[in-house]
Amino acid sequence: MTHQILVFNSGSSSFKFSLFEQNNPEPILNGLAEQLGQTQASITIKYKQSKFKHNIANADHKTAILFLLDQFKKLEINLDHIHAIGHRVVHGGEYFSDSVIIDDQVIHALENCSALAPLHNPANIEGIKIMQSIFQDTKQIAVFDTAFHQSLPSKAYLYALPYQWYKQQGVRRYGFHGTSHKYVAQRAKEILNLNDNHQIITVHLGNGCSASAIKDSKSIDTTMGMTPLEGLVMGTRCGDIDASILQFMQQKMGWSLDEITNKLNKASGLLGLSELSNDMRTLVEAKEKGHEQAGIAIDVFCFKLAKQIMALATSLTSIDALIFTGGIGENSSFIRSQVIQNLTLLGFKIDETLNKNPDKQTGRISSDQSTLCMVINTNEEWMIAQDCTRLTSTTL
Ligand SMILES: Nc1ncnc2c1ncn2[C@@H]1O[C@H](COP(=O)(O)OP(=O)(O)O)[C@@H](O)[C@H]1O
Ligand SMILES: CC(=O)OP(=O)(O)O
Ligand SMILES: [Mg+2]
Repeated sequence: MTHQILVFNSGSSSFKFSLFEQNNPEPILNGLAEQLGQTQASITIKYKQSKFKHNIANADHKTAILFLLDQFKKLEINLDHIHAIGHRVVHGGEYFSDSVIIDDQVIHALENCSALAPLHNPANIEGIKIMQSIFQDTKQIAVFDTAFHQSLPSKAYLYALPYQWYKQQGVRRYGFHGTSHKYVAQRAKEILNLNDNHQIITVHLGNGCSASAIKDSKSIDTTMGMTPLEGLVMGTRCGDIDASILQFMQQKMGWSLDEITNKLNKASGLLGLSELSNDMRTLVEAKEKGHEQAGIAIDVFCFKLAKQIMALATSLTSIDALIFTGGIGENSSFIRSQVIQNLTLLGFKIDETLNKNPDKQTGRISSDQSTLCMVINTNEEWMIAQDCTRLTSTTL
């Protein structure tokens, strides 16, 4: 019997899915359900060069999953071949430094971490519970965004706050997107044939954005913090700000802390600055047409990113490669160019021809004299599938 792995990334109003044959990084099928709970709810499935989009008006997560499984059957995918289900879980706190087979104790620990990632963990847990109710005898595995960053030294993960906040409440930097940072760093090591002492900076720019300093295959510093709000400017999240702004706006506007936190997470970043969109593609197009605030949002995004890359270099003695990944990092030559222009002090110089068309073998976009800069497509789903194989291999 063939062994297949279903990878599931459940968000608050959407989920992404990929179905893999064990040991084959090309998914059999993948796709996305979005705008769940709304009349525009839809599910898009990519299968064998074809793309199907179905309207599933008002469907919630469970209805959408059942609809998806029904489509699997129509495509003659045998659900009995699904041997494991891997879930992306954003926050594993200090409980998990590796992926884990899910049981009641694990769910309990995840629930304890929900307050630390309120936008992500409750949705991840809901996805797990729905899958458990449908696939009762199938092993489910949690793969954590935070796990890869558990190697951070205390000087990088501690905030300069009363120490008991860390000891008693777990207030510290955890870091996120670890599966992506780990994947692209591993790929760079393979592509460049680096020895174990390599030093890399990885930059993941999707809806959420974060960057990491990696030494000897271990994360040693990263920009996201206790929650995925800290660090870089993102689609709707502010990244680093002065903590006093919260009290100031509370007093000025009479907003509650909940309201302010919501605005920092959902109404800030590129969207807040541009007052146009959280989507980088839209902003780049608008800037080209002379939209001033789109231009300002992009400038702030690129300047702060370059500044944070400089800060991450503090942990390293040299840089083998700087890697761009995620939807923006992989696709926007314009943003890459803006960022690298601010990094001449670290020896970076872009090759604009390569930047538009990265080297096929290596993904290089920097000039010959430059510190190496590459584009590597991330594949968090395949990392999750591989962890499923590793954790369930004794039962094959
Ligand atoms: N060609 C492009 N130019 C600029 N931005 C792009 C381009 N293609 C995708 N993006 C941006 O990538 C972001 C989404 O990244 P992605 O990694 O898919 O997100 P997620 O975090 O949801 O996985 C969006 O801001 C989108 O506009
Ligand atoms: C942790 C995080 O920010 O994830 P995403 O980019 O998927 O929102
Ligand atoms: Mg992503």
